[in-house]
Amino acid sequence: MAAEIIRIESLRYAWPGQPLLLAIDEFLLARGERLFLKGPSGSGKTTLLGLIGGVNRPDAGTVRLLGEDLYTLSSSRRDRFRSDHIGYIFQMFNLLPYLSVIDNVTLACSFSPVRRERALADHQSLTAAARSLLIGLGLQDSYLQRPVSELSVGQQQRVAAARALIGKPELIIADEPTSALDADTRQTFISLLFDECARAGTSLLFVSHDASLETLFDRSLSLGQLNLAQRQENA
Ligand SMILES: Nc1ncnc2c1ncn2[C@@H]1O[C@H](COP(=O)(O)OP(=O)(O)OP(=O)(O)O)[C@@H](O)[C@H]1O
Repeated sequence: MAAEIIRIESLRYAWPGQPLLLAIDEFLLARGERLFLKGPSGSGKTTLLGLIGGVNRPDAGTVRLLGEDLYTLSSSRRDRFRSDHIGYIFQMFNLLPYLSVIDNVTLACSFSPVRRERALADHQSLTAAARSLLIGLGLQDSYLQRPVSELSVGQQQRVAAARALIGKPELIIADEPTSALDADTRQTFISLLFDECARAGTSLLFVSHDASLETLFDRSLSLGQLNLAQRQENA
């Protein structure tokens, strides 16, 4: 098994008809590492996350997740691999508003038998696994059967985190997950997220503009430092 969760080598990527956006010679994310990735708007952070998740195809070079080059897999195996090994937390949560809190969380296991089995190895049911995460993330029992549309923004973000964490994926990718939260809720959310990642041995790739969070992480990286295309542009 690969020593690192993500290994990028000699990556080159441009959107069709546009100049070179990303040129990354090497990037590694270790198991269990919590990395803060920053960069100005339009610098290519979300594009890079798409390359890591096998949504965008590199023009050159390789992106390996757990040692696997996603673009050597068929598109259905690639989708499965992504669901098995990555949990996503988005800026706008992407929850299903009419489903209950618990159902939003357990839904992640419908797309991944691997995560379903892992959740059931530790708990008697998927509902119990979801409940344990939600309580760990600070959501009270009385909210768990309600439709998520009845929750506050901060509460919805905890549901999104529980959905990403259920079944212990090796990697959580979080794209601006705290931008809708106020400063206090943000710090609490991050510290609860860290606790749950540590418990599951999950690595965290956290993209944000919010420099106040940077020092909380094991490592902080600016995409400009990493990206040769941007360095050449700025030279
Ligand atoms: N689907 C797409 N098709 C074509 N160009 C795109 C597409 N998505 C992004 N781009 C372009 O790629 C560049 C980088 O965009 P990207 O969303 O990766 O930046 P970002 O750093 O995540 O920005 P932000 O912080 O504002 O979310 C931008 O110039 C954008 O216009």
